[in-house]
Amino acid sequence: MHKREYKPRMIVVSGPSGVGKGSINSKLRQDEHLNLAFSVSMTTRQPRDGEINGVHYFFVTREEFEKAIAQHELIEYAEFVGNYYGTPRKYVEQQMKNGKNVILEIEVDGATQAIKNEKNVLSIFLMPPTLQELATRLQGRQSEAPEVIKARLDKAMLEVPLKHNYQYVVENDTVENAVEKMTDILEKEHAAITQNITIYDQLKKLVTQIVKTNYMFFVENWEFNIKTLKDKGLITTKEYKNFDAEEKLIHTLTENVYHRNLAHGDFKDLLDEKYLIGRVERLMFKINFFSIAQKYDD
Ligand SMILES: Nc1nc2c(ncn2[C@@H]2O[C@H](COP(=O)(O)OP(=O)(O)O)[C@@H](O)[C@H]2O)c(=O)[nH]1
Ligand SMILES: Nc1ncnc2c1ncn2[C@@H]1O[C@H](COP(=O)(O)OP(=O)(O)O)[C@@H](O)[C@H]1O
Repeated sequence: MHKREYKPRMIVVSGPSGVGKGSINSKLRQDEHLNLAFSVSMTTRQPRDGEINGVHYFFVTREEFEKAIAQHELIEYAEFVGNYYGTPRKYVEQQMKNGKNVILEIEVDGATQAIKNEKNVLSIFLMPPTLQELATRLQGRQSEAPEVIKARLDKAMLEVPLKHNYQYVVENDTVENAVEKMTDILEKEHAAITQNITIYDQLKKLVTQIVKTNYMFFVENWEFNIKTLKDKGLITTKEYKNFDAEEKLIHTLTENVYHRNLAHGDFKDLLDEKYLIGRVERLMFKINFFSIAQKYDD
């Protein structure tokens, strides 16, 4: 497995107010494997309930914001529905120097500046499944006055057509799906993802692929046999209460391959797909798939 070189990326994430940027970012934050830092923006908007100064935003006055502009302290900034928003440069550069990927959750005007002026930018635009859903979410959040919601939805009509300025467009149908798609993008783009996923996790991923590609017939057959034996009361042990043949097979194969190689210490070919398929092929003969006849004979 050749080692891909990873470099820290400035990741610009935009999307209309209410699409789910904050929800997705808090999920992304939990995956330390993605090696993410989150830029804390400066804004003149008032804090919402639960928003903490220095955590969600640096909440400043217009004068303070204009001073930051004059002193070139911001990577980008823009006016959004009556308030200033901007990205302080220092923190972002510090984090990237520390090898982190930094997420900038910013609106499209600022994003355009960042994409144009900064190097190594990865840009993602989040889309709602429908405009109706966007309105529902924005209203559902109950964070803005009705007239602000209207202004933000108007702004969304201007922003959505600009999604093509971004390298990737991700639909936020569910937060889980969106996070999965964004994680794939970060991996594909060689973002500085820490290799702290263990050999075991990487092995399990490969074994899962092999099982799903080559052995689902056996999984279904095994599942069917277990169910038949349970229905006939031939196996009652609690071990088969919620038996999942696919999971069991993946776990058994991963464990076997891992511990056998651990014994021999030859990890190098453990993640070599050809080698692994051969190992799994031989192991499959040893796994007891419970033929029904065999259980009747017991
Ligand atoms: N240009 C720019 N936009 C920002 C920055 N921080 C937040 N924004 C954007 O400003 C818009 C309004 O943000 P906010 O008031 O938190 O509303 P929300 O989008 O509904 O969460 C959103 O599109 C944010 O992505 C920033 O530092 N620069
Ligand atoms: N995939 C989703 N499905 C349904 N509701 C969502 C989804 N993602 C976010 N929401 C909800 O929509 C509202 C806006 O989400 P939020 O993360 O604040 O958006 P943004 O940060 O883009 O303004 C919140 O109430 C959030 O719980």
